[in-house]
Amino acid sequence: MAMCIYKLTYFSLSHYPPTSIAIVDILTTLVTTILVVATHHPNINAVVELLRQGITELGVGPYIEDKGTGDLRYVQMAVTTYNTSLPAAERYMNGLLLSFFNSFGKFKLHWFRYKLNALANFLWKNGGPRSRLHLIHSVWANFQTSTNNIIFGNRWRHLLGERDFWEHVGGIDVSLAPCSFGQANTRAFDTLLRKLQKYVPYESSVADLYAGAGVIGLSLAATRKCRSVKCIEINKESKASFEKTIERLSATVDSSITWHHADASKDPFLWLVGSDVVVIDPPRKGLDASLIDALKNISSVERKALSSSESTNSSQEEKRPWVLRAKEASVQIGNRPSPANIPQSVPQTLVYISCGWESFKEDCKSLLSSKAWYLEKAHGFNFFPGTQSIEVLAVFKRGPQKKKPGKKKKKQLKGAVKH
Ligand SMILES: C[S@@+](CC[C@H](N)C(=O)[O-])C[C@H]1O[C@@H](n2cnc3c(N)ncnc32)[C@H](O)[C@@H]1O
Repeated sequence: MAMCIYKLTYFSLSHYPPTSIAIVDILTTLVTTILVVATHHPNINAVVELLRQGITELGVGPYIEDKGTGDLRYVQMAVTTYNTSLPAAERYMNGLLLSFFNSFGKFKLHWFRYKLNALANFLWKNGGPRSRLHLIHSVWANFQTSTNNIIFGNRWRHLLGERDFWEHVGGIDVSLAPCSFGQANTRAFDTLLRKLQKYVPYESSVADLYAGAGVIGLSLAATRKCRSVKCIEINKESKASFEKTIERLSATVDSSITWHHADASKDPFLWLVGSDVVVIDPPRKGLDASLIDALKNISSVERKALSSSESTNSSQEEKRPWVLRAKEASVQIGNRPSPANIPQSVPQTLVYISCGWESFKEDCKSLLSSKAWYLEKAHGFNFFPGTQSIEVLAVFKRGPQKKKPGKKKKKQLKGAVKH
């Protein structure tokens, strides 16, 4: 089926010899593998084919991990189906690609000037807006000069095409930058968001932890009329996408919305207080231990919140660091009071979105063992068809699980029969 992984396709060139013939072989192998995976968006396969031709013609050398030689390490592509000039039914098949190259080793100017530009121009000429097949939206380069196993470095360069890349998901227009996290399967993600929205009461205050560019929080602000939304994310590059997305939010969205460049594991109490609903969407490794502890000890968080709100009422000058930080990074929409000025609540609903089944099971066990939360509902989503991976949306509620009224009735009924 075509509905599947149509975004973020990586292929590593790292284990192959650095000759262009070998690259053809590598790519032939890789392309064959990629093409037979019918789950990819067809335009990814078409651009992979173009890339194979370009790499061969220009003699671009692959990075050899063991030797530390070569140039090109990864190529990543993402498809947007955002094109409102087309009828909705045609948008998917007409998706355009954002492709980016990842070069490795010391930053080599000659390589950048010649081969990287030549490769980008080759793609643009054959797949850009003036080509017979318009496949490519933009081309970017990333420079990873460290020898660790982190795929992307901090340096990005926009080479060709439009800078802004938009998708429509969860009821809002979302700006996606190559340097910020983006979900791999936007269609499946949209389904998950629609489900998630139903668990968030209208007018809630929401904390979106591990927020990336804040897509989840902003989607909730728009669809659930949230009083406030705080997005907490460790990657500062995501802020630019968040701000662009905010600009396109409907004027009817009347929430206090903030994005914070912060580590959710450092003093998580700061982010839990003042929220009715917490959404957590951690990387594959799952939740940080300090956040799990804070969630397990949510009652003490509640006591702390009460005492700090009492002490704040009596003092004139605001000193609490989380309030000061919230003010600093705040993007206010509408006339709602900021989170600092509303009564301090602690979350009653915890929504856990997981892409790592094993870590989710551990975290879930840990949360339930504390009796601070019970699992109300869980849904599975197939974000990566053909793989073992499953995306989970789990909804936890505060306190020990209440007995279902139906069961009680049965007991009474049994008793009544006995006597
Ligand atoms: C699975 S992604 C989810 C992103 C976002 N919720 C979305 O759907 O677009 C996990 C995000 O957590 C961020 N992250 C990882 N560790 C973090 C931490 N300790 N504190 C805050 N954010 C973190 C990553 O940079 C990444 O953007």
